[in-house]
Amino acid sequence: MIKLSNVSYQYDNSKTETLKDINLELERGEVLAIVGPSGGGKSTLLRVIAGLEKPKAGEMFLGSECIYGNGVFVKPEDRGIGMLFQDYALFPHMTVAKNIEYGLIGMKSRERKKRMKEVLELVNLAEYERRYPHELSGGQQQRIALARAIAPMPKILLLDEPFSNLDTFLLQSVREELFGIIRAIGITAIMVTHNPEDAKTQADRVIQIIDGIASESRYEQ
Ligand SMILES: Nc1ncnc2c1ncn2[C@@H]1O[C@H](COP(=O)(O)OP(=O)(O)OP(=O)(O)O)[C@@H](O)[C@H]1O
Repeated sequence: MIKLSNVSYQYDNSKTETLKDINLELERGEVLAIVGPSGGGKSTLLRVIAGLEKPKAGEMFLGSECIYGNGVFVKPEDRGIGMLFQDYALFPHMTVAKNIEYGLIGMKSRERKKRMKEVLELVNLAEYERRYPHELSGGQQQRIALARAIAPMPKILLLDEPFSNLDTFLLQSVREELFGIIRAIGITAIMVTHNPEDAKTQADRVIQIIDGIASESRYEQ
């Protein structure tokens, strides 16, 4: 579903490469967790896959389409990638329905509403479409953000530990819920998580990134 070959990345103001020769391959429906110490390059890798940063070298394929390499660079909005990042919060002035429909601008109004209702069912919040984000719990907001990310039917979903604003108790249940929904819809997903133990139990595969180098995780309890 997604393949990265020898992808390297360097920030303009950095003296060294932040990502070094990353090779990664995921099957359709596979869930990958990325763990590793702070500053290792986890978020940067997601940003590179999303197209928010341009690699220095390498090739990237999404399905059979080349999204980077050999002179090709597909723009983020044309990649068919869903994102659930810490800084991609819900729009506070829009209802749940409007937040979800925001990403479905290309659709006809009736189809858009249908899809909005469909994804709300998926995250078990069907009766919340008229609420505003501040009228929801932290966990419910995350489920709505997930609904918004999957509404346009992306080929792959990227999650950058989108739980930083949740307390520890909520964190565990929301994480489990999100993994549950991802499994139920069978979407291919890559998730950065700070909990290696959780990654091990929920994901099909875990890799770690340390100093920009990716390897299969050897984390043991
Ligand atoms: N915009 C930027 N410009 C320059 N350097 C950056 C930029 N963003 C991140 N970095 C640097 O790149 C390295 C990797 O950062 P990244 O955010 O990818 O790490 P991370 O593994 O996701 O860390 P954390 O677990 O703390 O979120 C760090 O040394 C960081 O300081």
